Amino acid sequence: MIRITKIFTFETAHVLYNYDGKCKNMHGHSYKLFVTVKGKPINDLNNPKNGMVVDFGDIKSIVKSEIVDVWDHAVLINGLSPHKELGEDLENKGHKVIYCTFQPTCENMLSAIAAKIKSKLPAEVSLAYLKLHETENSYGEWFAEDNS
Ligand SMILES: Nc1nc2c(c(=O)[nH]1)N=C([C@H](O)[C@H](O)COP(=O)(O)OP(=O)(O)OP(=O)(O)O)CN2
Ligand SMILES: [Zn+2]
Repeated sequence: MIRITKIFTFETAHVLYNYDGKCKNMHGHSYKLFVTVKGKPINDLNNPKNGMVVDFGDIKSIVKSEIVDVWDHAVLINGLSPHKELGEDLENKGHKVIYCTFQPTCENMLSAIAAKIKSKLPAEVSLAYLKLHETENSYGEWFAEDNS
């Protein structure tokens, strides 16, 4: 088994409903996401992907379409909280709003990312690990073995 990792960045705003600190105010981060998958490298001279667990480009396509292109330059709002109205105001003024079914913390974003990526990976490849940096000094991690 081999693990391979691809790194992504996206610029996203969020606001934490009812939080007891400065992050109750809408603010943004340059998120940095590490996506690690594992599998056996293909061993087949006739396969154009010979030697690869999965093409880095395929990981890029999945993560871009499922996460980066959706969350980049958007504001994440807890759509199950009274902040839904705030989101609707912003949306009516032309802003890109994503209504989450969770408080948009680093932890909950990781769980959502894991579910989205897992649903799109080819059968022979599995999601092994995620790391999401909210700031240079603050990050969360998701391990497959903790979530099986
Ligand atoms: N367990 C969590 N704690 C906090 C989260 C979170 O997602 N999970 N989020 C926040 C805020 O959104 C904030 O953006 C990050 O907080 P913090 O690291 O405290 O921010 P700093 O500006 O102090 O970061 P530095 O990198 O240390 O300058 C709060 N808590
Ligand atoms: Zn924040």
